[in-house]
Amino acid sequence: MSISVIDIEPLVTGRAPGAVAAAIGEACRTGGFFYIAGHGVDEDLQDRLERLSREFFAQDTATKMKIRMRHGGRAWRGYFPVGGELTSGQPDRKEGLYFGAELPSDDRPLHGPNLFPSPEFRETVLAYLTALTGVGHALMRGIALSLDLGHDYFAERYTADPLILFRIFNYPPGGDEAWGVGEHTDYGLLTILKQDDNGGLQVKSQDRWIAADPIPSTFVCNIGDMLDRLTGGHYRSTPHRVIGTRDRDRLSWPFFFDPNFDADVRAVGQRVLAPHTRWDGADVHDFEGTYGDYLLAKVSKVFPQLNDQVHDR
Ligand SMILES: O=C(O)CCC(=O)C(=O)O
Ligand SMILES: [Fe+2]
Repeated sequence: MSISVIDIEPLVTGRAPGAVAAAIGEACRTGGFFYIAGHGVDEDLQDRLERLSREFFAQDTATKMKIRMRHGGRAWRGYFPVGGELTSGQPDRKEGLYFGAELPSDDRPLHGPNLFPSPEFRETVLAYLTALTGVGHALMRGIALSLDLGHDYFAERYTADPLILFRIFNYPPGGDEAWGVGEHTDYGLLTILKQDDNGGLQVKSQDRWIAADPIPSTFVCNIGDMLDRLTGGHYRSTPHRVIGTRDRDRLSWPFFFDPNFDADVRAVGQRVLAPHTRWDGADVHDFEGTYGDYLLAKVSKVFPQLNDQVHDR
């Protein structure tokens, strides 16, 4: 499998998006991963984000811990140090910053104000979230068209108020033990990933691992569990992992475009494919509840120490 590069400009502008939608549909049916070009996200904004991120991680741990996730409480925001996050029960060799849509304090878990290291950081992250939210909506229009649905099918039902999560990860050099993130799928609809020039992301296709190396001016886009569920398994959430670097930091900026928190995500009426054995043995179709329920169950596995804060109320 090779991972295609799709120019999504016609989807962003809304002019003649049919051919792009078909290309996205093909990529979703075959691999579940593709690169997007023509997304219109400002390069200067991206450079600023990269510079600020590197400056943040270069600080000593005590300084970074000033905005640690404990201070973000149930909003699930802030800094976590290396080893603070688990994938498939194993600690990842990475540190990171968690953000989401900037909201006033809110009773719902995963909603609320962000913890920003500086005003410039705040302005840059919020501009990036706005830009990427627009890209997410454009991609969902393309995905709707690729399924012979109206372009606003998802916007009307599931993404009027999408749950936006954004992370900045730093994978410090690991010497011989260059481990990054274990095999997993993402939870929501779409992940739009910016990565630095290190490489290390790998996608599983027919039991083989394929490198999704960075291509300048593009993002990597992949399908999450909710799109798998919506399409009855026709667009499958594809397992991926990250191999860490040996001798320098690797930074990545995954942006997660997910359904409304209270959405009851249902298959769009296509035949549901026979369940397949997933990396975690789960079945995304065998679940009752809102997207928020699904996500909170996952989150408590990734950050067991946040369990109390998420569930004790
Ligand atoms: O760091 C990366 O390149 C990907 C991270 C990832 O897969 C995730 O956060 O879900
Ligand atoms: Fe992922």
